[in-house]
Amino acid sequence: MFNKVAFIGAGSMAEAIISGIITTSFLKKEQIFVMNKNNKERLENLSERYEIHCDFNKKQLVAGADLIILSMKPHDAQEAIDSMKDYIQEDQLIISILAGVSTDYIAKLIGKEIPIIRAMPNTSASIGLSATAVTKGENASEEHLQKAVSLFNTIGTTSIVKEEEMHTVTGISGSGPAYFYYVVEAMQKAASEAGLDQLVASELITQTIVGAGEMLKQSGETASTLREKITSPNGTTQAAIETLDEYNVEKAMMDCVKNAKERSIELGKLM
Ligand SMILES: NC(=O)C1=CN([C@@H]2O[C@H](COP(=O)(O)OP(=O)(O)OC[C@H]3O[C@@H](n4cnc5c(N)ncnc54)[C@H](OP(=O)(O)O)[C@@H]3O)[C@@H](O)[C@H]2O)C=CC1
Ligand SMILES: O=C(O)[C@@H]1CCC=N1
Repeated sequence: MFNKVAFIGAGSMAEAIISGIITTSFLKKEQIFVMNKNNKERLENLSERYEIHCDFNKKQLVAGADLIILSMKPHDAQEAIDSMKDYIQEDQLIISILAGVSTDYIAKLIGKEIPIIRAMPNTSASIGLSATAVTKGENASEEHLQKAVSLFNTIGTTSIVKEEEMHTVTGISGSGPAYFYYVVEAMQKAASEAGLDQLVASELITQTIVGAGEMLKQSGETASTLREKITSPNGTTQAAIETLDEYNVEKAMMDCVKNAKERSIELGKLM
């Protein structure tokens, strides 16, 4: 499907995707090329660990790549694209994972009628469990979209959405893993305060969150039903949920997603 894939940006998200696509054998190591801005040590480290090609020569990196994955921070995109747009051809496919940034804006930066897929994966890509959403820009075809779906399916699930929904998606699943880690951190603190052994607490909390996720996936029941099944009248869960309600955690979570979405919109405008 792809002969050569060039990552522009070699940070945590690029690594998560690289690790996912290598683990699932979607691409061979020698088909993957990566560059960053100037962190040579990071590139050497990636090259050693994944046996992929790392290259600071932009012309060489982009030449012959049928897929270019933009994986720098949104505020670095303009400079990065400016420095290599002359080497990018219209028959290459661009996938951008940049939060907030529209396909139209990237096409404008490149200055060509080039197919662009916008994607929002998350860091669980590194273990094949990303929840990724994709959308196609003006010059991308259904075939381009399906190619992107195939790629992202190797690192988890892939949903197709409208481009205007990408900001909300970012607030839900792009940033989403962090919300659960935040809850886990708080539970670990509570366990520690109560004197529970840290390792035991970690094991219990991790398995609890994995089990709850699998229940949502496998049981066919809604989150509300699953929660109600745990909540015995006047029991421990009722006491716990009443505390969450007192703190209006539902509103906090809704505002959390809303603010992530707003920030995604801002990131697109800051460019
Ligand atoms: N982290 C996440 O959970 C998710 C992130 N995203 C999106 O993915 C993108 C990358 O995020 P993340 O991996 O966290 O970021 P990182 O900061 O970890 O990595 C950014 C990378 O971009 C490189 N870079 C910066 N400027 C240039 C340039 N001019 N040319 C080439 N490479 C450049 C950096 O190189 P150097 O180190 O040399 O400066 C670095 O390798 C962002 O746009 C983000 O919105 C999307 C979904 C989830
Ligand atoms: O925090 C961020 O901006 C990126 C986008 C989605 C997850 N992390």
